[in-house]
Amino acid sequence: MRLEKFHGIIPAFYACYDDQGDISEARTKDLCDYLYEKQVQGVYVGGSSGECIYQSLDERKAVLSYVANQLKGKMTLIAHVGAPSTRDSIELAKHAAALGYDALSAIPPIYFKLPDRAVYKYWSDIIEATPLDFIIYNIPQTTGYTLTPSLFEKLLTNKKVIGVKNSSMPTMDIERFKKVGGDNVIVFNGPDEQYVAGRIMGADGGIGGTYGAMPELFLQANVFIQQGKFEEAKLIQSDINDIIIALCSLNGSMYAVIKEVLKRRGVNIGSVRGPLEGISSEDEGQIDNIMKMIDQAINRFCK
Ligand SMILES: CC(=O)N[C@@H]([C@@H](O)[C@H](O)[C@H](O)CO)[C@@H](O)CC(=O)C(=O)O
Repeated sequence: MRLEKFHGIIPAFYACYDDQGDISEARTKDLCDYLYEKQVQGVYVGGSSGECIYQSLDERKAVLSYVANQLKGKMTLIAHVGAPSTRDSIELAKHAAALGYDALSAIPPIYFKLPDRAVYKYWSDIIEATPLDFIIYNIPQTTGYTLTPSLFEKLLTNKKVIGVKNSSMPTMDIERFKKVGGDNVIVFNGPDEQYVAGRIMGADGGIGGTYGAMPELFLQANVFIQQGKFEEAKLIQSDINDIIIALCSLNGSMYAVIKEVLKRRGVNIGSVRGPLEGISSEDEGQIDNIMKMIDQAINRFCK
């Protein structure tokens, strides 16, 4: 029951900038309202999709505050607090706890390659800093660090550790983490391209960077899985994958393209921060096609 609020579709929240590239409170609220209206289960704030790696500590704290002010009590709120130093991560964790977030999460330490014991200590120090539940974030393709089932098992001896957001590509990793954790632990599917496969291999829910561009499709995929309609789930995943491939195939970074899609869906949250690349003039026409793909898939599966 305690973990029920983490099941379902949890979009990774995007960085919302004004036209000068500064964090925008008004646009952050607009994105909150859009996701609330779509009836997603919760939001994962300040992770990869939140461009946390390109923001100052004060900016990250502001984003956590703006989202909590708008959505606290309306959906599940998870704060990603991973930062280059333990000290900054703890500061973010305490800030999120004071705002009433439901859980914390953090990537492993980045830049220096540290041994397992240092990674374990980093996560443990954050966990000890607040009373909040904690979700490990495993994303080897960006951090260079791979969580092993044995370290996960060790972390789970701390009752505040409630699960793992697994963004590694093998769905077998989901099966392994679920096997170690069992029913009292929540495993999130990370790669949106295999949301359906991840759920079938044992993921309880999903946190994803493309959910915000097409929440209707992921919500419907979740319904198909709950209903045991695996053929339909496979078909909707295939349409989702066509869209993700298109989102990643333009000059602009995937997040810049998603933000343009959102603008056309009525939510302007600005562009991305360098070194991520914004969209080019050539991208504009392609984005019309992506909009068509999203609309067609919604019409096909969600009506
Ligand atoms: C490597 C990576 O960025 N993975 C994404 C995916 O959602 C990814 O954007 C999607 O599968 C498209 O490739 C998420 O797992 C990350 C995420 O949820 C976040 O922290 O924003």
